[in-house]
Amino acid sequence: MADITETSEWTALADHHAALAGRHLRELFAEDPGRAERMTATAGDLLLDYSKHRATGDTLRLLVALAERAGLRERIDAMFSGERINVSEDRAVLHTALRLPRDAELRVGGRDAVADVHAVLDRMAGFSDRVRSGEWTGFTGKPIRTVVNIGIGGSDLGPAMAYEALRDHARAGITCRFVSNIDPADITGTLADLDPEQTLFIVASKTFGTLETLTNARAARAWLVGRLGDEKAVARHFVAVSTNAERVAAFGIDTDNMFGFWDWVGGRYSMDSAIGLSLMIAIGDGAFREMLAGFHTVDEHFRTAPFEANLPVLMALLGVWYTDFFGAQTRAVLPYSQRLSRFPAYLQQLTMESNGKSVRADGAPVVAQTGEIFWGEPGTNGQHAFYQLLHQGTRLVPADFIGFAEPFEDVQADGGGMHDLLVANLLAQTSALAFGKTAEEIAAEGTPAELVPHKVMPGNRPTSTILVPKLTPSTLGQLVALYEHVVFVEGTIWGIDSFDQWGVELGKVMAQDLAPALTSAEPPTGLPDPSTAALVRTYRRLRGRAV
Ligand SMILES: O=P(O)(O)OC[C@H]1O[C@](O)(CO)[C@@H](O)[C@@H]1O
Repeated sequence: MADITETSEWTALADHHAALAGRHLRELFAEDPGRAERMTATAGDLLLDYSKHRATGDTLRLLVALAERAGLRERIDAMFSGERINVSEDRAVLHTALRLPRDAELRVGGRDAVADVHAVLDRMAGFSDRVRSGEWTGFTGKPIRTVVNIGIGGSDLGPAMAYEALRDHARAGITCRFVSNIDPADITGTLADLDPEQTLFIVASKTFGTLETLTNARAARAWLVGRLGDEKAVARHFVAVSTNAERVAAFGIDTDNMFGFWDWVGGRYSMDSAIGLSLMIAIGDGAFREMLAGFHTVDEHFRTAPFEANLPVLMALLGVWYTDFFGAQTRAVLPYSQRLSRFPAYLQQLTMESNGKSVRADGAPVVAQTGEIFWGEPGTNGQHAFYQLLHQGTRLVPADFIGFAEPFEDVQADGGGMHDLLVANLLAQTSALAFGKTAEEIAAEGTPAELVPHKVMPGNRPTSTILVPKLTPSTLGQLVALYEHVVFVEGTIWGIDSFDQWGVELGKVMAQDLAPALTSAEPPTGLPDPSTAALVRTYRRLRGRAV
C-alpha cells in the first residue's frame, strides 16, 4: 500500500494548509459571502452546512483529489458489492445489506442475502407484533410490559440510543431497559422494580461469548426462576439475538426463539439487524422499517453522489483535514435534542472502535494520525459545562451541531415555543464559535480595559451544522448511516481496516485471568506486573482476603 502522505495530493494539502491556517473565518466570509449558500449539501432529509469550516473551494477540491487518490470510489464499490474488505477477519462488510429493499439483489457466499435479511425481519415483525398485542404472554399468562435488552457494545449502544431517540413513537405501552455493565449495580438497579411475570429478556450478543452479557443473562435468569419458581418460565421470558446458534442453545435458550444475523455485520454496525429487536418491539415493525428506509436513502446517496456533494465524504474529509493538517485531536458531537442524549456515546464506539488503529490494513504502521476522539453532550447542557473550552480554550475542537426544525412536542413558555429557544441556542453557538468577538468590539461596549482580554472571543472555531426537519425513525436511520460512512471514508484515507477490533482482546483475556487472583483462598502468584500485583493485594486486603 502506498503511503498516502507521500502523494502529491497530500503535499498539495500541506502547502494549502500553510497558506490557509492563518486566515480567520471572518475574512473567508468577508471575501466570499456566497459561501454560506454554496457550502451546503443534502442527503435525504439531512442538510449539511459546512460553510463555517476553515476551508475554501480549493480545500475541498484538494481533499476530494486525496480521496480519489486513496481509491475511495473503488473501496465504496467493494464494500457495497460484498468484497471481503475486513481483511484481518477475512469478512465482507455489508451492514448496508441490512436495509436493502425486498426487491434488491445481493448474493453473499452463494446465498441470497436480501432474502435472508427479510426473512429475519419478518420473523422479528411477527414476534414483535405478538408481544405488542399481548398475544405473547409470560409464563403466568400475563402480557409483557417491559423488555430488558442484555448486551454490551454494539449489542447495547445502538438499540439503547435509538430507543431513547424514538421513545415518543413507542405507543404499545411497552418500555425498554438496557443492561450492559458487569457492575452488579446495573442489573440489580434495572430489575429492582420490575414484575418478572411481565418482563421479557432479550440476550443480544453477536458472538454469544461476551463475559458481561452472559453473566448478566445468568443473573437475570436466576432472578426470573427464583421469582416465578419454575425453570420452565425461561422459555417464555428469554429470547436471543446472535450469530451463534450453538452457544445460544448451550445457554438454554430455544433456538426457535433466536433471531440471527451474519458475520458480515460488525457489532457496532448492527443496530438495524436483529440487534434492534427491543427497538422494534417498542416502536413497531412499521416504524422500524421506516428507519431502515432512512438508512438506505443515505446509503444510496453515499454510493452514487459525486464526492463534492456527498455528505459522508465531505464530513470525513473535513475530519481528515483537521486531524492530519491542523493537529486536532477530538471532534465534539452536539445534538440539540434531548432525545439524542446517547448519540455521542453510540458514536464513540462506532468511530473509535473502528478507526482507533495504528497499523494499516496491510499490517504496516500508519503514516498519519488516525481516529478522531468523538465526544459530546446534548445542547444546551454542554453550553453550561464545557463550551467555555470550545470558545476560549487553546485547543482546536471541530464540532458537529445537529438540530431539528420540528419538535415532537413543543411547550409554550414566556410567549414563545421552547423549541425555538433550543434552535436559537444552536445557531448562536455556531455563529459565536466562527466569528467570535474582538477586543475592539468588547472595548466599544464600555468594558473595563483589564477585563477586555478575558472577554475576547477568538472565533475561527469550525463547525458543521446538520439541520433535519424532524427526529423520526427515518431521519434517525439517515443520521446513523451518515456517520457509518464517515468512518468508512476516514478509514479509507488512512488505509486502515475499520471493521476489526483486535485492541479490545488483551484486556478481556487478562480480566478472565485476574478474576481468580482476586478471590482465591491463598494469596495469588504469577501476577502480570508489580503495579497490578500491588493493587491486587490492596483489593484483597480491603475485602478481608489473605495477602
Ligand atoms: O455482541 P457481542 O459479541 O457480545 O460483542 C459485544 C461488543 O464487544 C466487542 O467485540 C468489543 O469488545 C464489540 O465490538 C462488540 O460490539
